[in-house]
Amino acid sequence: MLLAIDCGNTNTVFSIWDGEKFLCTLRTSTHHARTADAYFTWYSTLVKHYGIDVEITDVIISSTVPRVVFNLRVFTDRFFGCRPLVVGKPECLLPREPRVDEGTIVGPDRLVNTAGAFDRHGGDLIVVDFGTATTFDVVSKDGNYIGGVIAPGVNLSLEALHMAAAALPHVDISKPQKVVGTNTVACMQSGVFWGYIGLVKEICERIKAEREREMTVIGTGGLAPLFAETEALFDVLEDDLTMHGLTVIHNHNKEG
Ligand SMILES: Nc1ncnc2c1ncn2[C@@H]1O[C@H](COP(=O)(O)OP(=O)(O)OP(=O)(O)O)[C@@H](O)[C@H]1O
Ligand SMILES: CC(C)(CO)[C@@H](O)C(=O)NCCC(=O)O
Ligand SMILES: [K+]
Repeated sequence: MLLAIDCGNTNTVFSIWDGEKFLCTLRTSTHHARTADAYFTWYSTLVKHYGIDVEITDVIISSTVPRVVFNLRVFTDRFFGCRPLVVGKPECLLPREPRVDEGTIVGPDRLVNTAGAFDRHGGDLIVVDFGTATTFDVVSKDGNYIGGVIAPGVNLSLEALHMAAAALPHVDISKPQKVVGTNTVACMQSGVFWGYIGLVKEICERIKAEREREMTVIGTGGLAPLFAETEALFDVLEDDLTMHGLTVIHNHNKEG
């Protein structure tokens, strides 16, 4: 049984893959100081709660935070007796190599999204992932990651306003009824919500124009549905793209 771990700058997600489906998905905030024993306490409590009794034989990790990988390796070794595959390390093979400037270290989450999206949809894709940052991953006809766009994340943008301006409160994202806000919170939500609708549209249009072709736009990440409700920004919405990509890369390494 495979344990897939997606460690982002904000949240860490564990999912158990039985070869056909995910049995459960567990989420915790990312902390570089969390020890192997702390991971196990959290993990074993939740799998027990869900009534899952499986033997983990394989682990694959994608981490955008390099520091957490050490403790996740210890966790994997100590409690499952195996060595994890770590996306981005030389020993972890990718189905298609990224084509970027020499010396560029592409975020492993973007490599994983690319592999997952190409497996499901074929090539010429734009994957828009709403995490800590909002990333656009451009996938070639043949399935290579060929570059993209990194924009500040939705929650990060709201938080930045709050942090930098004394009179601006902490606000959660939601769809404003109107564009013209008549109170501070509504003004802030309008700026970020409608600003993001425009950002996604404009960037996707410009990518298609630059590449001189039609491309399939895939939306993923926690906030993708909120934007998709309002405007037809995406051709496809995926709620488990990163996890799917991890299973694709794991399979590729097993077969290879
Ligand atoms: N309607 C909503 N309003 C506010 N936040 C939401 C809403 N729906 C989902 N979310 C947030 O989306 C997040 C899940 O997003 P996702 O897992 O894609 O990225 P992340 O964990 O924030 O970032 P990263 O992967 O970079 O750590 C959760 O933290 C959740 O709080
Ligand atoms: C952009 C983030 C933070 C998105 O999670 C991550 O993919 C990352 O740290 N990337 C490294 C730089 C790059 O992908 O070009
Ligand atoms: K993510």
